[in-house]
Amino acid sequence: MLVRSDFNVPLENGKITDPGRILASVPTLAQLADAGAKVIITAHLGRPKGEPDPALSLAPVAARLSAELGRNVQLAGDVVGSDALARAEGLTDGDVLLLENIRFDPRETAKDDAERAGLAKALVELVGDDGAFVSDGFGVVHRKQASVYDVASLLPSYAGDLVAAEVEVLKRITTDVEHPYAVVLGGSKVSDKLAVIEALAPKVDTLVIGGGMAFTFIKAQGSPVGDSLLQEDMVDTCKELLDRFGDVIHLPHDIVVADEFAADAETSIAFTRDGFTEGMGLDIGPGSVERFSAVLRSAKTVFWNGPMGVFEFERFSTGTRGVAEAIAAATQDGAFSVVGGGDSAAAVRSFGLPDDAFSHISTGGGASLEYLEGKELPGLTVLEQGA
Ligand SMILES: Nc1ncnc2c1ncn2[C@@H]1O[C@H](COP(=O)(O)OP(=O)(O)O)[C@@H](O)[C@H]1O
Ligand SMILES: O=C(OP(=O)(O)O)[C@H](O)COP(=O)(O)O
Repeated sequence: MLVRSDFNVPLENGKITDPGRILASVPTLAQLADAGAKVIITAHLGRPKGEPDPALSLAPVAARLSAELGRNVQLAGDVVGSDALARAEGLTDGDVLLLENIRFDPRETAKDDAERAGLAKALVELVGDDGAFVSDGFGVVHRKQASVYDVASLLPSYAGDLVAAEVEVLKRITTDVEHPYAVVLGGSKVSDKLAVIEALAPKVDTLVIGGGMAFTFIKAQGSPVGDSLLQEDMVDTCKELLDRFGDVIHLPHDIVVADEFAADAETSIAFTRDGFTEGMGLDIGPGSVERFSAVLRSAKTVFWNGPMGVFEFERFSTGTRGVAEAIAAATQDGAFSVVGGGDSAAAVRSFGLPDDAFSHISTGGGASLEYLEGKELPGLTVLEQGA
């Protein structure tokens, strides 16, 4: 049995800081292993752009997974090389083998169909022609990649419990949504998230924008943003979005500006209307936390993706914490709330908020956004076709 999981977890010096995605993957994996399947797992660590970091081995994940499953999870030293092959051949019923970081193989993310198909074929050889594919890495179902998409056309393919549960929740917030409906977007993957604004703005009552992505909007309003995260080629798109949806879009009106990207940076508060020419914005300001919290507390449906600042540094975590607490308060008052994304989930857990403070914590940020956008998710479509 070939299983695609998403173990793209935050790591600090090789230590897992938030095992959320590992824990979410355990039920499907345990079920398969307990049923006596030989389980071969593919997964990645690291972002899609840039060279994969050779240090990003799945070793810490294999260790944590062994502990959670209560059975030895072997880690192959390669993806589909001689070690993976030898280990796959040696599997007996109920054994679990994790292949090394699938993104070490450049064919995983290749644009060229034939290249991806080559890797998919090699994966199928590991499980055998009579194997099956269980897609359970919800966080990657929006990626048209060899281990997510191409393998599904070569084997009988099924959605795992995690993927099925995530889709169920997303269905609920795309049909018969209770208003006021607030969407909160932040984080750093600016280009991933601009399209969703276009799709969601007409459907929501409030669209709160913070985090790194806010600066492209602030620049579009004409204010300088110093060395903040900025996607220059999207400034015109942001201008257009503000013209069309300015009535629902809420941008931070103040910003915490740091003199460097560091935990102990010197900080000051800048008003968005004035902007700033030096330093970088690493969190939303205190006034914005208050305004955003007020609007979120009265929402009946909330979808949140992406932290409001560099929450990994305590000094820049106030905005994200404030938004998390406001959404938790709304949930307590009966709102249906969904928090999406590896980093956003890690953030709420780092604040000590229990998982049940929200209606659902999704393991996929980009994937859930694209679902809400109404986009076709290749990793889901291929299951519907191939199952
Ligand atoms: N103002 C900012 N400048 C730079 N990075 C930021 C800023 N605000 C948030 N971030 C970073 O964004 C990252 C998360 O972004 P993203 O991956 O888009 O979110 P998610 O994983 O929740 O979908 C975090 O590592 C956080 O430090
Ligand atoms: O971390 C992930 O997505 P997310 O940050 O959108 O939740 C997934 O593992 C997908 O990773 P990718 O964006 O490197 O393809």
